[in-house]
Amino acid sequence: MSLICLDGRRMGWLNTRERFEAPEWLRGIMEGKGGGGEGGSGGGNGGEGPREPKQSSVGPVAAGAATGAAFGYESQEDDDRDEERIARDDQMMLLTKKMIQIRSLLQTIGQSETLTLPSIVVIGSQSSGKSSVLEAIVGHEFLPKGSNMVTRRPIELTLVNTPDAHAEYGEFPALGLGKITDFTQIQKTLTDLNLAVPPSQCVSDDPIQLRIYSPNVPDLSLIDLPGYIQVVGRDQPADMKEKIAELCEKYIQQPNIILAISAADVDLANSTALRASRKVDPRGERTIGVITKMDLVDAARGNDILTDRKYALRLGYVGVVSRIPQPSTGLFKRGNGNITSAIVKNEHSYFSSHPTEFGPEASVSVGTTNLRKKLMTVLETTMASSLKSTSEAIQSELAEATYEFKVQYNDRPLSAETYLAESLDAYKHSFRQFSETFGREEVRSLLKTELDQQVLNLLAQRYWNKPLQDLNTPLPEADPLSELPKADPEHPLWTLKLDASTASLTKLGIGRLATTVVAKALQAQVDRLTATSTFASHPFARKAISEASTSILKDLSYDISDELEICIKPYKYRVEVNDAEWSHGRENITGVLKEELRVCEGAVKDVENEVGGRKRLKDVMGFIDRVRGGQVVLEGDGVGGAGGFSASLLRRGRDAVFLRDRADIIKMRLLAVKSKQCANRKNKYYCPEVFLDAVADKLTTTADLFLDAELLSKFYYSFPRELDAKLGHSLSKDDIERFAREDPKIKRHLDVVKRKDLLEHVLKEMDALRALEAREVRRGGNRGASGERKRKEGGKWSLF
Ligand SMILES: Nc1nc2c(ncn2[C@@H]2O[C@H](COP(=O)(O)OP(=O)(O)OP(=O)(O)O)[C@@H](O)[C@H]2O)c(=O)[nH]1
Repeated sequence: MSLICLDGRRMGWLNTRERFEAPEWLRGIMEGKGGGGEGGSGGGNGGEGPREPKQSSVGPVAAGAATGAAFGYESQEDDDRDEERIARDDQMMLLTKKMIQIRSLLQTIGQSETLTLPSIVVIGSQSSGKSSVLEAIVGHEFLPKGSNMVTRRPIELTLVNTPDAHAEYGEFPALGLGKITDFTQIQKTLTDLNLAVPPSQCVSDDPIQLRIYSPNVPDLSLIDLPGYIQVVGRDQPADMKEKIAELCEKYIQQPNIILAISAADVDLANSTALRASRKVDPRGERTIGVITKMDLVDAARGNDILTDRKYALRLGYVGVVSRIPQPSTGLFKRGNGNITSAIVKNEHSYFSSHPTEFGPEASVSVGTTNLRKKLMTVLETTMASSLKSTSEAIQSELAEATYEFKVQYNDRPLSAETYLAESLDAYKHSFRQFSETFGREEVRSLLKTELDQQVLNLLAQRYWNKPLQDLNTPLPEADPLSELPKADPEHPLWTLKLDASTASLTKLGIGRLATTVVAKALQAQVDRLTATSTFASHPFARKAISEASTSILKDLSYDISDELEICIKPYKYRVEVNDAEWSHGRENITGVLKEELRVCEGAVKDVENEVGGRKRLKDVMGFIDRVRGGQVVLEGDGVGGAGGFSASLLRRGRDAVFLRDRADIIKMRLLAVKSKQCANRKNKYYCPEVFLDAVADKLTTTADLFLDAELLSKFYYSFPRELDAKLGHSLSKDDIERFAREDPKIKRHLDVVKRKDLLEHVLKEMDALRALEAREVRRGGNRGASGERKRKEGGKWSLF
């Protein structure tokens, strides 16, 4: 049956739905895609198809064709319905479906006592057959089994009829496990979730939400609760009985419907479920009595129970035989297959063999199929009558959320997607700004500073070397420094010295060194940008950005360092320096030496402060000088202290002497570099500082050109694209949501927006439903037949 109304127009709810464009995430929930997996078609298509659960392939129809209709486990009875009746039934089923969807939506908003639509709550003693009844309704074994009190948490079960789908599957919306088609897996997950409640706590009121999508289930919302126990085991907490009773009592309050399960072989007077329901529903208006194990008592007794007047229930009793038959005949296999038809067939064979007690004349309701139908009808009407109060509760919640949105967030809309997109744009923008300020010049300056240090090291090793390892008098060898100003270019010592120093510089591994220096600078800049961006409070994004830059730089560096090494290869054999280069080198090294001098003098000052003042340092340095000059002879090696100075003071004194000597050398070399002699490149042996600087400059020029073209350009091109890939299209909706919620401020903002949207949406849905319901009631009022049916079914229900 389609949704086309009798007068040919589309039904109101669909109209409303088409007019209101819900956000995508919301549509996901409405379409039954709640917990990360995709929902079945029946969850959201508005029921544009037959709404009754399909019969399983091995149905009871053939077996029960003759007498089945009388017992209600035969589903073909509706074939007799006239068109108008079918249309109206479909409409009511659609209402229930939508109400159940709204119920699920309200669940996502959060547990609130007023903010919910009624559900069917299943209570019963342990072993009364609760699980068997629920599984018969669902058509699958999926509930936890075992003797160790395996139901410890409420299970909020939403059944979604998916008429056009074939697949049957479950989803745990809160766990995001996606669709689970294997019902033994659902059973295992439920068992694990229940057993996670420690035995000492025995029960928890934190519900497990489970949705089951199938063409064979009716649209229902059921809550399974731990079974009442009579006696507390020795290893169980003493207050367990009370705790279970309290939990059940909490759930069986208005407006929920109570499904009180009692076994036929236990006297109804002793039924804990009926006793508990009486407490909260003394007039028996919202309790359905289910009598299980009808096959365990004789038929006459069974009939007596079902017509019981002592515990009269307006919604009546239904007798069932919901035990799953043993798979001896090969008719069906236990496990993952659908068990409905086997159960119904088994029931049929039992009830039909006692026509006097359970036949049409007996006026009793029996069979799982009848139970299902009763549940649907009752839920439908109960939900419909709750629409008004729930919609008022939603209105007041919405008013609160709207106020918070206005006051706290100035009505600024936000979604995880826009937040990510804006953050990414801002980040890429600041990266582009950086790339415009970091080019060849900056690379050059970085490299030159690095090579200046290498030159200073080389000079210290090969020309200025005056080691100060111990306190011994230095050997009377010629001081190379004092010889340097008169270095003879013909003497192999000086040629070798300069050639070796130049070779050390050119064979330093410039390719790798320069690439590493620039890559590190780029990485540091990326890290700085991240630290000052909105991504700073998002560990996931920080990691993704850092990984993006590291991997690009690593990939690029590998080849670039080799290629650069090849570029500078000619300098490894011969370096020619022209006049301009020489004078530029002279100028540059002067600056480098001055800076080095400043650093040396600063370091001496630091030592001075460390040892407790200038005078103290001067004393110890004077002592070291006298020892080195041979004026004072040490006993021993001075390791444990000497001359009244502690070992550590002597150590710091030696550092200061070294720094002072180095500063002296630098001053001396500064004078040399400035001298006329060093103005001419022919005197390169006298002025290795200038020559090595010029070599370093040549290497830098080659490297900066190459790195600018190869490393910078390629990095500037690839990095933003890699960011798009890592933080853009490759992320799923869930990833984006998780990302945005890493920042507590954004999470709060998103929560308010989402809550508000959801409440607005639910309210619209509710209004549409209420309008539809009102129209149905008006129609119903005009139809004597349906009015009659309404009265028969309890009078109180407004929809029939
Ligand atoms: N003969 C018969 N046995 C049934 C029927 N329904 C359930 N049983 C059996 O009764 C036992 C208990 O059934 P369950 O469905 O597990 O009962 P429960 O109330 O869920 O039990 P707990 O999970 O322990 O609370 C099982 O061995 C079922 O096979 C029935 O209609 N007839």
